[in-house]
Amino acid sequence: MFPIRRNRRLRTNEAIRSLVRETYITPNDFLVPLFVVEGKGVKEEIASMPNYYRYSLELLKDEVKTLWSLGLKSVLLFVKVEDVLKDNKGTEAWNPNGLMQRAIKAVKDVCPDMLVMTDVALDPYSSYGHDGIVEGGKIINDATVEALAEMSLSHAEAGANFVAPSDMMDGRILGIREALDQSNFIDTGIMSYSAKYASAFYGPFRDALDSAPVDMVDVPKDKKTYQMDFANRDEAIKETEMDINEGADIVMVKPGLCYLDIVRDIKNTFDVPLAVYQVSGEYAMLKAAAEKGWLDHDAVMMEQVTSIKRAGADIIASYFAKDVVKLIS
Ligand SMILES: NCc1[nH]cc(CCC(=O)O)c1CC(=O)O
Ligand SMILES: [Mg+2]
Repeated sequence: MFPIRRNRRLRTNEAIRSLVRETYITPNDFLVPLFVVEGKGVKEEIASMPNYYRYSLELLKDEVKTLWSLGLKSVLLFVKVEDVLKDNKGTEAWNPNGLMQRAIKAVKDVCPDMLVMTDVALDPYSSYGHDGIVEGGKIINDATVEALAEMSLSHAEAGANFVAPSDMMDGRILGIREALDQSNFIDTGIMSYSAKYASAFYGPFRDALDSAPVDMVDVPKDKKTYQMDFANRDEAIKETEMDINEGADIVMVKPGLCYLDIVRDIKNTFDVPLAVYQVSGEYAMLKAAAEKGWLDHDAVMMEQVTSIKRAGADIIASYFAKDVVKLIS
């Protein structure tokens, strides 16, 4: 007996495959992370992130123009802060003339329609490399939330469209929403890193910003008291639900590839746009394997970003955004 149903008919050639394909990648899917550094004419490659750079403000403007011309319309800004400006409370984070505040204006200056999202967390500003204030060997939640609200307000004042708290303190979405609303920034959105895991895939990012926790007595060695345990799945639902109730406009799962079960859970449970962050270690892994000739860079890259979207991502924050868009255009 031969089979009546032959699924292979739908895979006969590229025309029929593209006709029945369920998931397409377009430039609209992407949020582009950008690293900003002080200085003039600086474009420095990040050692553990080949072909990814830190830009000083003038060159950041050029990069933003390039992104816009490729159809990439949203950026997520991170700044590398000079050591002398770091302290335990991260006070530089709400300096109205700080690097982030100038970077927001620089992007808007050259490309007013570019959607600007900003990272909100203390780690790039913290002398201890933590996302919160350190006291007696602990990360202090509520005082940190106040600092994050101040920081968010400062980003909104500089012209950010969305703030993106990546710190995982409890209650910070509510604290930030109230601070924004009280100052009449009712249209400034919040993209919450709602299910962010304590992951070893963030290493290259911490190189990029020189933001890793420092090795000192009375300073926690890792971020496990605020970022989630990677063994947990149900907890992601709880975290996400709370952030939505506190006012998050967009929620996020981070990292990407190892967490696609979480992505699908969240997608099936909530009706809020879902972002997924394909993080620095995921980028570095593929770059390294491709450099060795062990993996086909472009093929694996497309498989990865398509998998993230197939799993349920509405938005993909990815260092591959530009490479992908060049490849598919
Ligand atoms: N608040 C810090 C922050 N915001 C985004 C990332 C990681 C992004 C990446 O690895 O690409 C991190 C690192 C961390 O939590 O230590
Ligand atoms: Mg939370």
